[in-house]
Amino acid sequence: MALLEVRNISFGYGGHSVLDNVSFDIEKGSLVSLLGPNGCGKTTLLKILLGLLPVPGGEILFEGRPVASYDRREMARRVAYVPQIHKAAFAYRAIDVVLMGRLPHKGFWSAYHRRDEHLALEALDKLGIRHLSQRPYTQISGGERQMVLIARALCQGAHTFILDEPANGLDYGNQIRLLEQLATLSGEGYTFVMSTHFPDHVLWVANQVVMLSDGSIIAEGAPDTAVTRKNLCRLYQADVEVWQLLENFRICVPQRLRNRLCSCDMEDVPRPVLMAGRS
Ligand SMILES: Nc1ncnc2c1ncn2[C@@H]1O[C@H](COP(=O)(O)OP(=O)(O)OP(=O)(O)O)[C@@H](O)[C@H]1O
Repeated sequence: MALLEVRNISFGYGGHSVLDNVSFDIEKGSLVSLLGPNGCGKTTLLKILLGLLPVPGGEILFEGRPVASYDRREMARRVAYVPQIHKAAFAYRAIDVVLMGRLPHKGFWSAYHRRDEHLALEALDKLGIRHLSQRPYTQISGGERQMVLIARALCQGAHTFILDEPANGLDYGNQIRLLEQLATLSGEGYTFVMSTHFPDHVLWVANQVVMLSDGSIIAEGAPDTAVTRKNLCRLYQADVEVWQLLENFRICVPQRLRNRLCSCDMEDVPRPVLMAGRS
């Protein structure tokens, strides 16, 4: 049995159809990326996975049970959600925001314990942001807030994470650290479903990709076979080759940019291996 089973989901806002008969499975320990252009329905699909939007037809099963049958607290102990945009009304310290991840484990009046604080600090350490712990959440940058929210998701103790464009707003180093952390945790059995605008990130760390265009899945499965020049062109109307640099390391190369550079002296640049027959 798959951890998450998405069966024939269609959804629209008012009369505007967004998702059309979407189906796929997610196994425990997978790192799944949703890839698709702006407005194709990634956030909508993530909210549906969480049971936040009711679907008229189809079914979402989490651990074999309909998502709609879980109450909020029960779901929050299993699944952590990091939304795309998060505004804070109060100047909580970053550590307090991370500690909020422990709320699904607490009774209404119970206070945080030392163990909760230990878990919060551990989450900040994992992401290399302990130095932010005492800073007011309203006074840190957007990327720093994003990291704090991911730390809160870790602190929540859930084993499944739904992340809406987690790398957005992160500097290059933090993007790499975040991807490393997600890959490590997925190797330990944690499951991640995240939307992204970076096909390279999918090639580097994901083991499953769902490519969405106009509300339908145009390709799904291992990034190795799904993230191809043809499919990237269908998604983005851009000509992007997929180059294999090392045994298992691929990158996207936008052709128009490459052509501009190739008119310069590029003799010293080693020629990578093109993905035979698939790029
Ligand atoms: N609350 C809403 N009411 C009406 N339409 C909405 C609502 N939320 C999203 N939409 C529309 O649904 C479509 C899908 O939006 P969604 O946010 O799921 O796309 P996305 O793939 O996450 O986009 P992006 O990559 O830009 O974040 C868009 O056309 C959007 O305008």
